[in-house]
Amino acid sequence: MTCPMKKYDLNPEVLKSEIRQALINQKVNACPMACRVAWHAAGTYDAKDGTGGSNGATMRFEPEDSDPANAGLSIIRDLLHEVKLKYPQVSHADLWTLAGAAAIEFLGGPKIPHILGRTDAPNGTTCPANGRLPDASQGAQHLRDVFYRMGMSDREIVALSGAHTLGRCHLTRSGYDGKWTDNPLKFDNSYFKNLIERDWKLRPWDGKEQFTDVQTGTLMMLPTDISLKTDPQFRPYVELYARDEAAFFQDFAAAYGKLLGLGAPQACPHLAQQEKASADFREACMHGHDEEVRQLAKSCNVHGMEGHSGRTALHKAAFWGHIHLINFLVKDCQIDPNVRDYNGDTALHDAARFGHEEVAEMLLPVTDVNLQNNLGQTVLGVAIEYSKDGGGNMSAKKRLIKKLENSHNNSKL
Ligand code: HEM
Repeated sequence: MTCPMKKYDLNPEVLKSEIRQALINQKVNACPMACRVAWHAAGTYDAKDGTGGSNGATMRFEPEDSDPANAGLSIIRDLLHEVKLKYPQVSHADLWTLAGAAAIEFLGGPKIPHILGRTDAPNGTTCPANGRLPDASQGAQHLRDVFYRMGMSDREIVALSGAHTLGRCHLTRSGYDGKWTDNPLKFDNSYFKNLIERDWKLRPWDGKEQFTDVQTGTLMMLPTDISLKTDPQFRPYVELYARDEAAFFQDFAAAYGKLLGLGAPQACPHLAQQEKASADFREACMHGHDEEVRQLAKSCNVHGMEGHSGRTALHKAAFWGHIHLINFLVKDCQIDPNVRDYNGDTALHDAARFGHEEVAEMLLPVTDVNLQNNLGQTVLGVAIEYSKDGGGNMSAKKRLIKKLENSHNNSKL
């Protein structure tokens, strides 16, 4: 593939400095808005049919331009107008996404992977339907519906939400009001610290339902932000990012880079490569290929989930009973055993289903045994269901049921 930079004959650092001028000057610091326009351009993506996404810059057209979720975003598009005039060969789609990526860096955040190569749609015929972006008044299930549609995982949802460390809500745009952090022009992990460390109460006002911090009454959270704290699968990532800013930066850079490339694989060959490496890793785990797994783990995103199933490498190894990989995946790769696939199963659900006793024993101490899959089954429920007549590996399943019953009893103590 020809490198898009070569085609443009352009130094990205020069383009970035022009963008910097447009975003940060005597009149304005528009970096938070730049981050948001890039996210709204890309976040309409639907992984099932490939519609929406950052390619095309379709927000220039109706109906996307007047999607209420995009209220106010024409300002940033206008701010970038001069850069576009100077570099007509750079598409709007590339310019918006590069501005979003660069804005994070300008405000002290990590470098976001970004490659040029998106093209602009000639008209609005490829505009996605309005309503694909998240509705802040809802909760965890809604976030999963929206972000899973894009192919994002729970971990990525939480990492991406950390962008709310920047900027603020405007009454005139979203109807919400206030900022999430004391310094909305600094990219750091304060959003997560505030979410965890402060107490949040409903703001007493006539406006939309939103939360105010009890300690100072000066900061705000949206209902969707609060759901990250209250949802048992999201919360561990909030805690992780609140105590470990480096982990947040690393995960945010990967997730935001992935987001900006949605619907534009030609723009992001390195991201496509990363996805491929992650898929190869999961497949090696499925086949139990020890050496290959360890080799691939050095250079790929080990947390990556399969797009259509939400399954991690740990699910794959546990499903096939590859006992020799479990410790490595949980301890060395730090794959979260509580991640649930799109059926709601944890890796332990899979091990229990097939009576992989030793795998289940390893996963048991690190998995929340109360987690239920989409059928409402805990791991114990699955083990009992699959130990009924006709299933295989009966004696192992029976022993496993005993152990699971004990751990359920212990978890109630
Ligand atoms: C998780 C679901 C999300 C919801 C429900 C949500 C909702 C909102 C709302 C209501 C605003 C206020 C807009 C205004 O009044 O100007 C806002 C602002 C913002 N959002 Fe989100 N957002 C979400 C995710 C994201 C993501 C994934 C990013 C980027 C990675 C992001 C970046 C921002 C930024 C930077 C602002 C501040 C904009 C400014 O200061 O002008 N948000 N968001």
